[in-house]
Amino acid sequence: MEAKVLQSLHLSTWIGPDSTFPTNSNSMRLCTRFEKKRRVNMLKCSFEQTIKPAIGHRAAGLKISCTSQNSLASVLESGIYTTEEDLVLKKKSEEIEPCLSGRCIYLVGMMGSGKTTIGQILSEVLGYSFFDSDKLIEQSAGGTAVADIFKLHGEPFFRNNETEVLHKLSSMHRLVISTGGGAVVRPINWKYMNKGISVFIDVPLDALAQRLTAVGTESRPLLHHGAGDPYTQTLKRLSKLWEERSEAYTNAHVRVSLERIAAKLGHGDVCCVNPTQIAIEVPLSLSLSLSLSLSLSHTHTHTHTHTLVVKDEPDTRLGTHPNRRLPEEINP
Ligand SMILES: Nc1ncnc2c1ncn2[C@@H]1O[C@H](COP(=O)(O)OP(=O)(O)OP(=O)(O)O)[C@@H](O)[C@H]1O
Ligand SMILES: O=C(O)C1=C[C@@H](O)[C@@H](O)[C@H](O)C1
Repeated sequence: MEAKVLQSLHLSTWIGPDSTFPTNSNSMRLCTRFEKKRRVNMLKCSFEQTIKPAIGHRAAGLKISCTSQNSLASVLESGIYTTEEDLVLKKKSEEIEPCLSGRCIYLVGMMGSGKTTIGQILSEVLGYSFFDSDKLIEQSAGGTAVADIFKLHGEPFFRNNETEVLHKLSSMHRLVISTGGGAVVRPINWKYMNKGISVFIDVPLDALAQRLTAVGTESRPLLHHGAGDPYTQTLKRLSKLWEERSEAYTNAHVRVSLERIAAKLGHGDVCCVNPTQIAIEVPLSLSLSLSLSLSLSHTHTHTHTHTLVVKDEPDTRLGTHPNRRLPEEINP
């Protein structure tokens, strides 16, 4: 039941019972407590919600039904399983969606940065389809897992397949694509990804190492290791990869930094930032890029459309800028 409720609330598995949903000044505070009463063998659910008015959005209601073997089902509150953050995400996504003109969104970032998790959330609110390029490579290899592809055929074979998958996706529209962590290193891949809009999910290495150690590194061949403390080994390997790739990630059109989101929300630790809060930052960053673009070009001309244009080739001149200004307008 707990898992079902958490799933309905989009809180997912990293928020356990007796935990408080990470909050910020704009969001609803939600505490869940599941207490097993042995004598009557029932689950007691208690939900506390504190609406902070700063954002000016209405609170979403909650409907929590608790059932157990010997007890009556009880409805504590009624409404829809939606948090205020979901509503903000929906609103921001709806605002930016027309400006995307159907262009795909490519999420890039290190292994474990949450591309798949955030991509699924984003695709849903944008009304886009979601693809994970690693999964597509596995399918094209007859269902062979990434780790086995590396083992059987080597990394170059995997990279060629990755490029082929990105090539195919580049002619499609209305997709959110979670790319492999290493997709950024081949310039040809940028040629394909730049048909759409790329978003770099920037997560500190120690947070990545924590996440990946928690889930295990077996499915990630570049991290898989033998002896030694798993966290230390993972961090070491991630650091090496980061050294090789960090510059390539800055080719992305926009960067979504977990450290920046955590600071904005008043969290000392990036681990408190949940995937919805990160997903919200994607349309926000895109609209910021767009409005920057508009205000800059307003100084040159007065005829504007709101169509985002992205360049076909990676533009390394802006490579180190955290919020690279690529979305541009077309003058009719
Ligand atoms: N904001 C978050 N806070 C805590 N854990 C998270 C967060 N986002 C994702 N995770 C967890 O981190 C792990 C990796 O997430 P995910 O698979 O989405 O990353 P990825 O970037 O697609 O990884 P890869 O490139 O290796 O496939 C998962 O176990 C996921 O549940
Ligand atoms: O960072 C990388 O190079 C990789 C990341 C994964 O998504 C897979 O694409 C593969 O394990 C390689």
